[in-house]
Amino acid sequence: MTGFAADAGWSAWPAPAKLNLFLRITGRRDDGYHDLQTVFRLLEWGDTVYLRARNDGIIRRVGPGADGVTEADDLLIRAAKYLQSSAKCAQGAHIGIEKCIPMGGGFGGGSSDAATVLVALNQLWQLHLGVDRLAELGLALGADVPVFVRGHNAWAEGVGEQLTVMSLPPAWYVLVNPGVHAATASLFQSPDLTRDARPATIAGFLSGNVLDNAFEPVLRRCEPAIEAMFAALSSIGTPRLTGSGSACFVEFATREAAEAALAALPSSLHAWLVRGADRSPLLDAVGQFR
Ligand SMILES: C[C@@](CO)(OP(=O)(O)O)[C@H](O)COP(=O)(O)OP(=O)(O)OC[C@H]1O[C@@H](n2ccc(N)nc2=O)[C@H](O)[C@@H]1O
Ligand SMILES: Nc1ncnc2c1ncn2[C@@H]1O[C@H](COP(=O)(O)OP(=O)(O)O)[C@@H](O)[C@H]1O
Repeated sequence: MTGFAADAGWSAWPAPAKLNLFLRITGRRDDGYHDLQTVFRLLEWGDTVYLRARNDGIIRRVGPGADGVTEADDLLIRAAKYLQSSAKCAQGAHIGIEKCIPMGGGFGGGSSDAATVLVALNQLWQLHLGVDRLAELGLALGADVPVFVRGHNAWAEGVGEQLTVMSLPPAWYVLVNPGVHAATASLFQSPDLTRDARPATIAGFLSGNVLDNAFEPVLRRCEPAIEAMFAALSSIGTPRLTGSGSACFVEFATREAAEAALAALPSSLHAWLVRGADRSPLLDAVGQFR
């Protein structure tokens, strides 16, 4: 448990990554955000958040955080402080992180870390807030936080907070991160972004005809490393971008097919394999803790 031992009072909580199986932007809102449609697929891979409650109200990060993220900016700390003030809670926490999800890849790591802190501290501090309230608090921290709070694969609309639970078939994903940090806020401002896409339907998505991502053409045009990644991955299937990039993935119905495809890729691509989750491992962690 990497320095956060259970006998020293630490508990470990999963913060899974996500993929966006497609992403369309259907409009721009008065508050500067965009209406979008997407399907969130949670993954059996992610960060681990370590928590130890303290009774003096102090909230502090312990150990190294995500690369280059100051304690004040860290979504782990911001989520804990926001929960504490919203619930008028007198307790505090030490917070550690084992970071596996690369930042700026479109895997939602920071959002998932924040969601895990909200859900786990609600339990540790015995606040008894319902999931709707936790998702509402999460939305104030980031558009992607509510889906991680709720913990189910979902069709999403609005800014990503209007969620319809979806049961997705088992799937394995070959992931590739080209190491280009995609800045979500500036990509949403790109003049080349299609913001008036024809809305998709759940039935259309389930028929397999909706695979597009609004950020893909923008990133492929301006980032040669992303264009090269798409070209290399097209030899094993249909590559898709996740979120606002810069990582992409190819989906397979079986582990065997995914392993064969992974083996066929050049090792210079730094590709790896993960399994799609049926639901967030965070839901199981909360259940075990009760
Ligand atoms: C694009 C998506 C798709 O899942 O994921 P990522 O690529 O970040 O993983 C999300 O919509 C990102 O969600 P999240 O990363 O939580 O975004 P936020 O912190 O709320 O917003 C960052 C900035 O992106 C813009 N933004 C975000 C969401 C949205 N629906 N419309 C926007 O215009 C806003 O300019 C905002 O200031
Ligand atoms: N705990 C955290 N983990 C990752 N990123 C964080 C964290 N706290 C704040 N951030 C900030 O959030 C940004 C977006 O990170 P992340 O959610 O991992 O990526 P993405 O938007 O690609 O899904 C990072 O570039 C970083 O500046």
